Amino acid sequence: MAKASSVFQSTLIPSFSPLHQLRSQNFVLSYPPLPASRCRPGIHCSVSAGETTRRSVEEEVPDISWGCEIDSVENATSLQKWLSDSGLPPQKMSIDRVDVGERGLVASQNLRKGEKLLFVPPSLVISADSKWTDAEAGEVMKRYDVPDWPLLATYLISEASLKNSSRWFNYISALPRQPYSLLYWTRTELDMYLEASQIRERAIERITNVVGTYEDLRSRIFSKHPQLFPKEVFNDETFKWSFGILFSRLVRLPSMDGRFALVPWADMLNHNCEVETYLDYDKSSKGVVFTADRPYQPGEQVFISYGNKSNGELLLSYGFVPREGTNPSDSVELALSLRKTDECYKEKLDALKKHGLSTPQCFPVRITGWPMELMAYAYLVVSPPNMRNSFEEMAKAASNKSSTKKDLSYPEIEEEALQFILDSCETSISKFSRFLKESGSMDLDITSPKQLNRKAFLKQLAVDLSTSERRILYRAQYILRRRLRDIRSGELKALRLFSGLRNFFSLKLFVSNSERILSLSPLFLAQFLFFSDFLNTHQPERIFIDLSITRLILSTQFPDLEDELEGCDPNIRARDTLHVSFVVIKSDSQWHFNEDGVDLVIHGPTGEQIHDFREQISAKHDFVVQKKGVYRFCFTNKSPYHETIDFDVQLGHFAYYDQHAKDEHFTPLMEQISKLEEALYNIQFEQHWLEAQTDRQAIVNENMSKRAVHKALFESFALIGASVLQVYLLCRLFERKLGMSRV
Ligand SMILES: C[S@@+](CC[C@H](N)C(=O)[O-])C[C@H]1O[C@@H](n2cnc3c(N)ncnc32)[C@H](O)[C@@H]1O
Repeated sequence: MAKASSVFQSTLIPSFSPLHQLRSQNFVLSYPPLPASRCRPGIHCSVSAGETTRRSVEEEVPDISWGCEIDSVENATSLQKWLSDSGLPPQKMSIDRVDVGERGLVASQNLRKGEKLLFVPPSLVISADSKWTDAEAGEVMKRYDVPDWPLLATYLISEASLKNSSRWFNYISALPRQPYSLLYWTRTELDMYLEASQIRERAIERITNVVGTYEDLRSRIFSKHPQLFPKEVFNDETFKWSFGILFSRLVRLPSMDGRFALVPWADMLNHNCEVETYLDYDKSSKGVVFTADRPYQPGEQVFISYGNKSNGELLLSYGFVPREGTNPSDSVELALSLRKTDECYKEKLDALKKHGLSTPQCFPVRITGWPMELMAYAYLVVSPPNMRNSFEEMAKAASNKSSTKKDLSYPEIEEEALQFILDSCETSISKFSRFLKESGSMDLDITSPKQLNRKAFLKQLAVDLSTSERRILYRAQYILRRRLRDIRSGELKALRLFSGLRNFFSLKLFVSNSERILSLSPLFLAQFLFFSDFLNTHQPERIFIDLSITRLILSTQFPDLEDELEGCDPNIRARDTLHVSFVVIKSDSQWHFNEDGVDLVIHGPTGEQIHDFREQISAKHDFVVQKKGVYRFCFTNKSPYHETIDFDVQLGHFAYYDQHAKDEHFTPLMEQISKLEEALYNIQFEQHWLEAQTDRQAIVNENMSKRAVHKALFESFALIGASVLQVYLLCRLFERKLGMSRV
């Protein structure tokens, strides 16, 4: 069975317009395809919903007399008996109380992987074609050509109100009296508990649409046939119930021409994010089936998939949130907006509108990243006026309509776009954090134990959802920060030292024995900025600065670290490790090789001494940075010679999340990757240190060989000189002896 072939389609209620506008359309619209779903701040139905809608949304939860408590197994057992009598073949599963989903289907014998199960015949399925017990009401509805969803909702209410005269009495009696979904949350509860999540907007919109649909049916049909559709039975509360049932139980059957249907018995199956099997009509057995994607032992609960939905969508339609970290399809909607102060605001808004987008606009962010559409939107937001020719292209790419979306890249504004996404992410994180912090103390007036249970239950759902959504945002924040670091480090290699970036950085300093002691921070920074320009064009691996001073104090600020510690992310702990190394690689004098070394003292932000090296030629040290602020590296050269020092600083950043230990899928993997990355950077650091040592050795060797050559030359010259002197003296001796013998 194809993955997309059959899913519980119940989240797919449209942002529907009034009924009369929808007559000729298929009523069941899907959300715009991910990733670019709309934030719909407005109300889309044209009914005079003002007062009614508001009232309905704010009303307290109604009591519906149909159905049963969700954990009632008795009614479900009667349902099974009635279904068997009505033609449901013998089942290998039975209904029981279960840990996940309260009631569910449990294997009553061994089930094989690949085995087809259920076989619910079409006669036991409720669809838009089902026969109405109240035939006259059915006729009226068909005459008005009501689309499938409102038709089914009205059908369900009509059959429920007829109690045991309806053929579906046993089925309706086993349906939950109050389906868990956000339709059942009051406006106050939505505002209070889901304040931080975009799901709140979706829930309000959905409730508004349901009430709007009812109002539309009432004004167009029910008010004209009050004897068939009395207000006591057909009202906004009963519609909320029937839509709640549809949202949480309706399935789309692709092999039945994509028909939407309620499938009694099959709709007792609960959802599992790890299962990949869906309901569909099987033409050969002429029944609704699903294929077990794993073996089950007797007594084990059997699951299907309701589709690849995020935790928010599952809460919206089904009223539950999967355990943290267990939903690989989880995502969080991140809202991005144009800047009101943007001088091209209007042009950008027009470009967005042209492609069906707006401001704010929501995009799904997953634990694995964010869609290209989100990036395109961010490009549009940050693009300067001189890029106005690209606004159209960016808006198109953000709407998921661009065929060239893979090539969309604007390196000149990439950093700004990523920073913009990071800012939006952090704003959202802080909202979640605030809610989670306050959720312990928050509570509504509790007037009854029943209400107490409800409040505690809803709050727990909201906390679970907020935790899972914030977790994804944390991940995105982490990835964004890294990407920004990489970009910034690529642009200003020299400034890595100051921004605490981890990549290889090497600085050679000439330290002479001048008496002057300079306060170097501003000067040094100025020099760095000068060199950074140079680096942009030349990108050398090393910089040479002749500062000619005795003491060199490098003042470095770690803005990244500051972010981490000041951020409102209570789960991220700064575990930044500062790696420092230096090697005195060259002495000023060729004839003297200095073994004295230099001193390096490292001071923390409050002036405390972190480490000191005395008279060392080379050293390295790692320490965990505890405080934000300025760290000082103070070099002192006590020798009388000019020294060249290879100095290397890296800030290894590794952030992890408290809740990682609970994650079962992605996060531990990401954590391992981060650790691996950290280890690789450490290796790079070690490599650099070894390289510097090698440099030192090379220079020592070179100096030694130079000295040997000079010595050899000197000796040769001395030898030659001695020989010449010897020859000269011998000549003189012989000349003198010859003169004497002549005499
Ligand atoms: C199609 S019904 C499944 C049968 C349902 N348990 C019942 O007893 O009627 C969908 C509803 O089951 C519950 N449900 C399904 N899967 C669940 C899960 N994994 N965790 C918690 N509740 C679940 C939710 O209340 C959801 O609205």
